[in-house]
Amino acid sequence: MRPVRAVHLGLGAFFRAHQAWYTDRAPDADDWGIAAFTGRSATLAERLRAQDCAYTLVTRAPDGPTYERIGSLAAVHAASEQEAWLHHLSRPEVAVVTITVTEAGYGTDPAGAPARLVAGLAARRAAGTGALSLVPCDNLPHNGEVLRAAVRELATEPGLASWIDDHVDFVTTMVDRITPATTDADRAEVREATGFDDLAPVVTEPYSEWVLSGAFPAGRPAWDATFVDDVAPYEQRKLWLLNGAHSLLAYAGLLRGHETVEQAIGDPVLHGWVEEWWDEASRRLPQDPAETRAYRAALLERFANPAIRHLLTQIAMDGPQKIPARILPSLRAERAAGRLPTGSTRVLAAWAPHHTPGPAEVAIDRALDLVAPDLRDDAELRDAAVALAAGGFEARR
Ligand SMILES: NC(=O)c1ccc[n+]([C@@H]2O[C@H](COP(=O)([O-])OP(=O)(O)OC[C@H]3O[C@@H](n4cnc5c(N)ncnc54)[C@H](O)[C@@H]3O)[C@@H](O)[C@H]2O)c1
Ligand SMILES: O=P(O)(O)OC[C@@H](O)[C@@H](O)[C@H](O)[C@H](O)CO
Repeated sequence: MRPVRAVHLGLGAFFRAHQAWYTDRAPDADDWGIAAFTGRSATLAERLRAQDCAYTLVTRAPDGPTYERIGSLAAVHAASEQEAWLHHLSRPEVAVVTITVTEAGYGTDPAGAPARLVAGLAARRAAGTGALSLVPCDNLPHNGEVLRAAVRELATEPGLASWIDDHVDFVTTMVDRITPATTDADRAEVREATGFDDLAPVVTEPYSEWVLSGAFPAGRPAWDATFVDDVAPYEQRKLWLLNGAHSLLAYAGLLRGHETVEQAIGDPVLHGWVEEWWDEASRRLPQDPAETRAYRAALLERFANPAIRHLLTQIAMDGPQKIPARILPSLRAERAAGRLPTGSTRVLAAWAPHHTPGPAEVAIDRALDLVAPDLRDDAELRDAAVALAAGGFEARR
């Protein structure tokens, strides 16, 4: 087993397709084992432990899959294994903690990631151990700063907040690799193709991107990623164009009777709405327009990958956490410029009845109260959203 020098919180599908894969293919991979903790349920830890932490990554290109055995996990633990958590975070060899706990996992409740990190950091300080980098890898804008604020708020033990200021490096990241939840059919395919009866394979697409901004005072694996001073331009492009379109396809696609991203983007009406949303969001992107056009074309190919079965119901979860990052910056900017933006209003109108079934007026008012109370008195916007919600998503024939 490789020595544990990294810890992960939120052992799920995406971590295994992304950060664990980057670590496994780094030139110094043999020096960097990961101790991974689940966020809640123990199932994945039990399954991986039964197979010495190794698992299969299936990369599905439109012309066929490849199978890789990933060996970067050195230990796996359930969320409940608090002693192991405190032990790993206290060790001087441990230099980085990556985190994937969904957008909803950054709250300051006792079960959230920040509370667990604070407990670990207090143990690290008590052990006299030094610097550490925390690397949030969830689809949240300014994820490093969001994590820093939550951790500092919870660090009430005397002296801990200033120790954190001196020793903890909060890294901001943009992460990208479409990774649906693993199914029984995926497990059967891996067994058939590799002869390994893998209890925990994971399926992903060929495309992968990781952009990070951090100091890494205690070191890090030699990840083949992009290191920059400012992640914001990458983050905006990805959250607005990829994730924003995903949300539109999820909510409007479900209303139109589709099940997967591939089916939804194949619906010409939905494709048109995605382009309309992209035209609107692209106006505020800092990239060169030709670069944005190429990014959009690549996204269309990724969404249409027939080998990736990405369920719209999975993307539709946690709307109140996702809509503000993906859609509202564009909606607010357009309203401030005096325009009524159909692209972003349509996403709001598609999400509202998903969250609050019933009359369109009630759904839209509730949606605005929840994610954009500042726009609640914008009658023109409200009326437009109500009209779209009431009549704009007729079912497929
Ligand atoms: N799957 C993708 O395509 C993808 C791509 C880019 C980024 N991401 C990011 O990764 C996140 C996880 O995706 P996944 O595919 O691994 O999902 P997953 O369901 O396989 O794993 C989620 C992990 O987060 C934990 N978790 C969930 N809610 C939590 C909470 N409130 N507190 C603590 N832990 C919690 C779960 O226990 C689990 O370990 C996404 O929400 C997103 O922010 C995913
Ligand atoms: O993972 P979530 O739940 O934040 O969002 C669902 C998808 O939009 C997302 O997972 C994308 O597939 C991913 O962000 C691609 O990199």
